This record gives sequence, structure tokens and C-alpha cells, in this order.
Amino acid sequence: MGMKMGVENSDRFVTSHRMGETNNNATGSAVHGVIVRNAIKTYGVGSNRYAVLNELNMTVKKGTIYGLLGASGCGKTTLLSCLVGRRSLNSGELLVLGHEPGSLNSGIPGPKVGYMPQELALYGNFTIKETLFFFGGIYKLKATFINSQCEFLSKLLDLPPCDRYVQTLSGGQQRRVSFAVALFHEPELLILDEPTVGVDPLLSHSIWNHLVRQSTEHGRTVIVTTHYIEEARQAHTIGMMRSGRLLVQDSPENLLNNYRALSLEDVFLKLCIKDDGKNPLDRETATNANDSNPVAAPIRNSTRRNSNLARDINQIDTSETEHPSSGKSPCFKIPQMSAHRIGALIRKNYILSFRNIGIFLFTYFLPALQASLFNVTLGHEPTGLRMAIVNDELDVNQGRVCNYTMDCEYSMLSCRYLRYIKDNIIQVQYANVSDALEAGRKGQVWGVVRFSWNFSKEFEMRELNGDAADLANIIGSQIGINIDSSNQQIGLFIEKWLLDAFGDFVRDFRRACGNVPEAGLLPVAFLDPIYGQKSTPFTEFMAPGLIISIVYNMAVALTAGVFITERKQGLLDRSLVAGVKMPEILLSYLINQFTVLVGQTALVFVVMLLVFNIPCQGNLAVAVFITLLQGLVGISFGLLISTGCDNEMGALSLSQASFLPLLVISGICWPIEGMPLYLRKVAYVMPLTYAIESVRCIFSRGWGVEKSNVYAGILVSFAWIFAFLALCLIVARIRKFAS
Ligand SMILES: Nc1ncnc2c1ncn2[C@@H]1O[C@H](COP(=O)(O)OP(=O)(O)OP(=O)(O)O)[C@@H](O)[C@H]1O
Repeated sequence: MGMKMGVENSDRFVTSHRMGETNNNATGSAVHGVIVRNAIKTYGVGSNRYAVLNELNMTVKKGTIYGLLGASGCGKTTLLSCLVGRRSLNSGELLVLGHEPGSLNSGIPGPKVGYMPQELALYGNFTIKETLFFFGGIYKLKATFINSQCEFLSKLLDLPPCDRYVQTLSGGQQRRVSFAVALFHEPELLILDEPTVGVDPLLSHSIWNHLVRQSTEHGRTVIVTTHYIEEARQAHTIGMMRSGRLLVQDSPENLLNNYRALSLEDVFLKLCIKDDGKNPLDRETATNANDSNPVAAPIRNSTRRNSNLARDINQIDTSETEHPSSGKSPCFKIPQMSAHRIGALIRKNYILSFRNIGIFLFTYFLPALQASLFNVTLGHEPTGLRMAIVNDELDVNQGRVCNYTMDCEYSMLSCRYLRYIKDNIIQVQYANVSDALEAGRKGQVWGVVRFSWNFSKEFEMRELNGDAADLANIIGSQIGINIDSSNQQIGLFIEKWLLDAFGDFVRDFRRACGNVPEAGLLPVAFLDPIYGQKSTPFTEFMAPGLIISIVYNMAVALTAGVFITERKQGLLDRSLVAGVKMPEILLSYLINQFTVLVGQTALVFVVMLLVFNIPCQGNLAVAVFITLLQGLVGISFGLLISTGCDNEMGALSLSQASFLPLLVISGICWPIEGMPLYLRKVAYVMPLTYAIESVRCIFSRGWGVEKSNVYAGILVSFAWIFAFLALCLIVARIRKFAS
């Protein structure tokens, strides 16, 4: 029933449906849909180089169906990808609808071609309707037209309801949706790579009928590959391919007659037997099937072929023909971008993001969680540090026990000093130094504090004698300290607390004795700091680096794999054949990720500044701006990874591998001034270094953009964004993702 309705409605394919256009079905006056001459295409490099297309010649008349048959691996897909402009020939000539694919105004890649690749090349998270609307957006089709096509093709191809998700469809249904995507915008040329795989015979029959109608009633050219040789009988011309060459091309009837065969399979078999053992480059033997046939003629000998090429090209309306030299865009010229394609890509990216709402929310809030974790875990003073105390001044037998006097009394000063030590240190009494040191070696204590038996007495002598104090007196009044310095941070804290405790002890004691408190301290005074506080918390030093590295790393992680999956599933190829340009894809991802980045950055700043009170002395807007720029650097780097890597694992490894070196070299955890001179130069050209320095200057010094330390961060960020994006385009061009 559905198929019947499809037949009735087939006239829809002559409507005008493109926004801003009156008629899209001008077929031009060229006689040939496709002409391929002496096509050579190789893969691999050096000794691994091999030819997949071997001086191949092919002629497809406009408005006809061309069935391309051949064994697996003979080069059919490669030929088709050259026709749609996704690959280029090493040598030879190729004209599709009178233009070289990829040349200006050729419409290929673009709306003139409908391409169904071998892979499914559909977004599983999209409904059928969303799929058509995505490609419709790329082709700038009107919504009413897409809706009516959706309805029409549903009936023709017996598709499930249009609101069904592609990933929930059966394999055959998915193939039919893929077929619908190739058809629905009514292209002049249909290139279908095995459209009937996984489709039941009834539907396959209907698909072929539809293709016949498309060619006979609407003058569309169809090139179709299939492994089911017999179904190709409905094609006007059959091309039989082997080892990168066309053994023959002719109408099915002629082939059956000329080879006295009952089936096309027999014809192919006979041709293969004939071809076996012959030099694949021997053009005479490869193309001697039917000398009298005008379509078979172009693939005979080289002399004839050249003259045929001249003739074939002459048959094409010269106004429609574009030669490589005239129309091909220069190597690295950035193609013109279009708002409707970018709009379609952005919508697609958002739909894909919101379909995985759980993952989206997690990644959206992750930077804020990381910032919170940083504030909770880093920069705080350690507590519960056990220190061994060996106080020889204590002797119960001699009546030397701790007293708690605060008077000017030189008695049991060891106990008095110990009371000034911060609670972060747990004091554990040990009877003798050797036991205490042994405990330190076993990791039971972080150090040993020891007093001699006559500590208070010697301390008094030292105070009274001043410069006249002798060495024995000085040594006896010392507080001996051994610290486990295996952990520098803990060692530094213990050292500082013991010294602070001594400073407090001396000041109080001298005050009690009516002396000037400060006289007992070192004659070095740290006055008010120029910037910051007297003891700036470590978190404040690290905060700018942490903010930027969290935002940067998140941006890299979210973009490093963005179009690897699309590429692997053939979706990138399909979009590019539909006319999308690589810069448009990059821009759409930049825009999508940037909107996520804005939210993430805002949350990180809220957590750092409002929740954990990291001070910002300068202009917060400039700090946020630099952080956003760094996010864009991360997105650009992620896109570069995505362009260069073939699989998600490689992208993940590369993004992770680059993160740690960048972290350490950018001065996040340790001052750049602590690096060797040569490394500092490297550090300063890294993407994050200047930006971190800029934000640090804004946060702690309150500097503005007029200072070179601040604007350097902005300029360097812009430079990296442009460098990464330019590299993306170059890599894409080299790897042939670009159109
Ligand atoms: N990107 C590539 N790099 C290297 N070799 C490739 C590449 N793509 C295809 N090939 C090789 O080129 C040959 C032709 O492949 P192609 O996909 O064009 O064959 P095909 O006729 O379409 O096969 P099938 O009918 O199985 O799809 C195969 O040997 C294949 O391994």
C-alpha cells in the first residue's frame, strides 16, 4: 500500500523546494552525467603504493541508471568517492555533470548529488525526521518540503514513523533511511553504494522501480553499485569492474547477447575468465568486449581513448564545463561559509549534546566540582603531625617538672616553649634521643625536638652574657631539631611553626621580664608586603593556574573526539558530500563548545571567588575574558586532535599526554623562575603560561590590561587559537576531510 502511494506521489520530485530559489531541477544540456578517462588512483606510499583504479574509463549518460558491478575490493567505492569529490585522482580526468567535482559552482560536493555511502552514516540519536531536517538544513530546504518528503518517502520506502529514533530501527530500516537521505532533496545525480544490502527482495524491487522512474521521468542520473548482479538488469548501462579497470560497459541486453549468456553473472564470470592471467594494464585485452558498441568504445586502446575523450568532452555544453585550471579553488583557500549550513550543524551538535543529558550535565558541572575539590584539598595546613619531644630538663627525681608560670622566671623554659607550638603538631614524649630518632626513621614521628638537661640555665646565661656568652653556653641553650625532610611541604610547615613558637615564646618571656620583646628576635623584619598578604595562602598562588587549566583541559577533553565517531561512521563524509565545508564544521563546534564553556567558566569563578573566597584585586571581567580565551585555545587544540586522530583512543591518549607536560611547564604548581633558563623560554611560548601569569597579576596585584603581563596573556591566547585552527584546516586538507 505504502509503495503504491509512493508511485502515485512520485511527481513531488519536480517541485521547487529550496529557500530563496525558484527551481532547482535545471538539468543543463550536457549529454553525459559522468565521464572518467584514464583514471589512476593509488593508495599507500613508497613500496606499499598500489593502484586501486588502473587507467579506468567510464561514461554515464545523463538521465540513465548505471549499474557498477564488481568483486569486493575492485575499487567501486573508491571510484564513487572520486565522483562525489571526496577523493582526487592521481591522474586522469573526471567530469561530473559537466564539472570537475570540487570546482567552483559544480554543486558537487553539494546539493546536486545525493550520496548513499556503504556505511550507515546516520546519527543514531536522531529521529528519522530530525535526520531529514539536518540534511534539509544543509541543503537550505523549506520545512514544508522536508515534511512532505518525509511523508512521501516513508510510504515509498516503507519506513517506520518519522519520530522513531534511528538507533531503534532494524538494520534494513536504517539502510532505507540512509537511502531516503540520499534521495529526499531531489538531486540531479544519485550515487548509491550498495543501497539494497539488507533490504528484502520486495523492497529492493520497489527501490529499483523508483530509481527507474527517477531517471526516465525526471532525467536524473543514477550510479549504483551492487553485489546482487541480477538486480542491475534494470540499469540502462552495466559497468563490470575488476582490479581497478572497467572490463566492459554496455546495456544489459547487449551484454547478454554478446556473451551468449543467460544471466549477467555468467557475463561477469566469462569476462573474469578471459581477463585472468592478463596484464591488468594491457588495455587492448581489457576492453575488447564489444568493438561495435558506442558506449563500450571509450575503454579500448589509448589512441582511441584519447580521441574519444575529446569527442565526449565536446559533446558537453561548454558553458557547463569547468576545467581544473579554471574552476578549481586554490590549495588552501578557505571556502565560502554559509549561515544555513552552519546553523544546521550547530542545531545538530546541540541535539546530540542534549540527547545524552546525563553526560552533558556531568561535563557541564565537572569543572566547578574540580574547582571545589581543589579548594577543599589544596593549600591547607597539615594537622596531626607527630613530633618526638626529648626533654632532658625534666627529671622528677630532681624535682624538675613542668610548671606553668608566665613570670620572668628562668625555670623549666623548655616546657614553656613547647606550649607555644601550634596544635597541628602532636607532641609525643620520648625518654632518649636514640629512641626518638628510631621512631623518626620508622616514620612514626615527623621529627625530634630536644632540650639539654640545663636548657633554662644556659638560656639565662646566654641572655645575661649577651655577646660574652661562650660556645658551651650557646650550644646548651639551643633547641635541637631533627626533621624528616622527605616531604618538603611538611618539613617547611614544621620548621615555620617551631620558629614561630620560639618567636612568640621569646617575645612573651622578655615582656614578662620588662625587656623589649623584639630584642630577642633575628634582626630581620618583614614589613608590609607590596602585594598580597604576609603569608599568602598557597591556594591563592595556584588558583589562577587551576582555573585556567581546568577550563582548558575540559575544553580539550570535550572536543578531542568530536568528529572522530562521525568520521568513522561515514557521517562526516556524508555531510561533506552534501556540501558542508570543513571550516563550517570547525566553526559549528567552536560555537557549540563555546556556549558550554561560558557556563563552565562562570561556575568555576563562582566556586573560586564566592564559595572559597579567593581574592581578586583587579578587574574580574578581564580575568574571565582571558579564561574564556584559554577555553577557546583548548577547543581549538581538541579540534586539532580530532582532525589528526583516527580513533577515540588515540585522541584520548594525545589529549591526556599533552596535559601533564603543559601543566608543569606553565607555572601552575611551581614558579617559572625555578626552571632552567632555556626551559623558561619554552615555557613562555606554551599556550597557558602567559594567560596564567596574566590572571595571577589581575588576582593578586590588581593589574589591568595596560600592563604587558596582562595583555600578553590575551595576545598569546589569540595567537594559539588561530594557530590551532589553521593547523586543523591544513591537517584536514592533507587528510582529505576538506572539500
Ligand atoms: N583509505 C584507504 N587506504 C588504503 N587502501 C584503501 C583505502 N580505501 C580502500 N582501500 C583499498 O582499496 C581497494 C578498493 O577498495 P574499495 O572500497 O574501493 O573497493 P570496493 O570495490 O568498493 O569493495 P566492496 O565492494 O567490498 O565495498 C581495497 O583493496 C581496499 O582495501
